[in-house]
Amino acid sequence: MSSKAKANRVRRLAEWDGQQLRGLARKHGTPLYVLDPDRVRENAARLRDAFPNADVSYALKANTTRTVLEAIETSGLGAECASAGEVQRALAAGFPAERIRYTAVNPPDRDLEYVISRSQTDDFVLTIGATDTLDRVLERGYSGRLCVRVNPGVGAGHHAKVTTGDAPQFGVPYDRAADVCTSIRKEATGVDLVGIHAHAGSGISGDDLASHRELVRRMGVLGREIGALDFIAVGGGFGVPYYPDEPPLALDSVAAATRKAYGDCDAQLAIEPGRYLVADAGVLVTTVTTVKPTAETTVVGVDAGMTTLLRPALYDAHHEIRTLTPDRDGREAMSCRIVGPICETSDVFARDRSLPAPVRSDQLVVGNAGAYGYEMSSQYNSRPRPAVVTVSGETVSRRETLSDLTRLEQNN
Ligand SMILES: Cc1ncc(COP(=O)(O)O)c(C=O)c1O
Ligand SMILES: N[C@@H](CCCC[NH3+])C(=O)O
Repeated sequence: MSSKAKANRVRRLAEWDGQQLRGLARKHGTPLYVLDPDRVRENAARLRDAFPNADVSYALKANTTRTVLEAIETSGLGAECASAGEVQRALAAGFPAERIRYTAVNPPDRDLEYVISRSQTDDFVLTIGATDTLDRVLERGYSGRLCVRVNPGVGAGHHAKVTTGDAPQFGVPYDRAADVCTSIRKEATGVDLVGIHAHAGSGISGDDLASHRELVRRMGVLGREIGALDFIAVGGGFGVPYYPDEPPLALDSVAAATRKAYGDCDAQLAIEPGRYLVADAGVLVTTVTTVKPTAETTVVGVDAGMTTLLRPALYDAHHEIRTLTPDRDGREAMSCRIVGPICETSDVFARDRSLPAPVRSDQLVVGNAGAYGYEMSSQYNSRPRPAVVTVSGETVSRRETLSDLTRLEQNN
């Protein structure tokens, strides 16, 4: 395989070892997230190769399990954190503070207080996206490295709900950003303005590349106008294929287009992908609990639901689903509606999906579940969160029990 083909390679669901997944499900029960830290490292290496001179940081929000964070830290990437909790996890996983950027989106006081108190000993970058946030940071005596999040006025993403670059809640408006930076340098003498930041949105595909390039171009122009910056962060958002025949992002061409749009600039280019690093490094295994023929469709109930993997219910996101049971090939294919156990009509993984005629206790595997899967799980309907294990069988996060549901209540 040429090095380019290798760079663009993605791991398809069919490449996961069904026997191994069945063994893990037998041992740990379902629903079960399975993670492959080696795959995270491969993805990290591919990104570093494609963007050799850039600062590549991982957006923790995609998956904050310790196993993933350690794989990424040892790959030499930085950490882009959206909350105090993510900063704390990044530090605990061994990321040096100099490689951590805290991107505050309308930050609660508690977050600022944590990050600012830690910044007395740790040299983070704190990113503000509003002049109000700047005031709050300065009132609390912050005197470290500062970055300004810019609203670039251009967005992209797999769904309107994850398109951020043109949503007013994110960043200082583009046409005001240079003035804000000038006044920081003049008036906020205690802080060191080191960078600017923007993010188009999440799940950028080949079709969105024009928007990505335009964002990068705008940030390059702005960075040259402001001058004397260490870095210009152009966000994350690199998509992965969710359909079996969907082509992967041509990472080398994206990197070349990014460089070209960035132009000549002394500041280091910074990117902060989340999904790209972890999506195909994780799957979700679930068990069929109900098979119910109806006039409309065959309803296939499974033991995972929108509380386990929210993306289909929230964004109508497509995830590939396969049957793990070995005798599946002799069964006739049929159209199924795959649903979870939650009392919400939106608790549907797939509406019209062909599976080999399912029977109770079949195991199904859901692909690309490493990004925004476990991370967005909840206890709604008092459903304990699932377990997470590695492909080699180590427990990453134990399955919650019924008593975990009331653990935080004061009078139980
Ligand atoms: C500021 C910021 N950076 C990075 C990311 C990572 O996005 P993705 O997981 O799509 O790469 C996000 C999420 O969309 C984000 O909001
Ligand atoms: N949660 C989204 C990605 C949003 C990232 C946050 N800005 C998804 O699952 O696609």
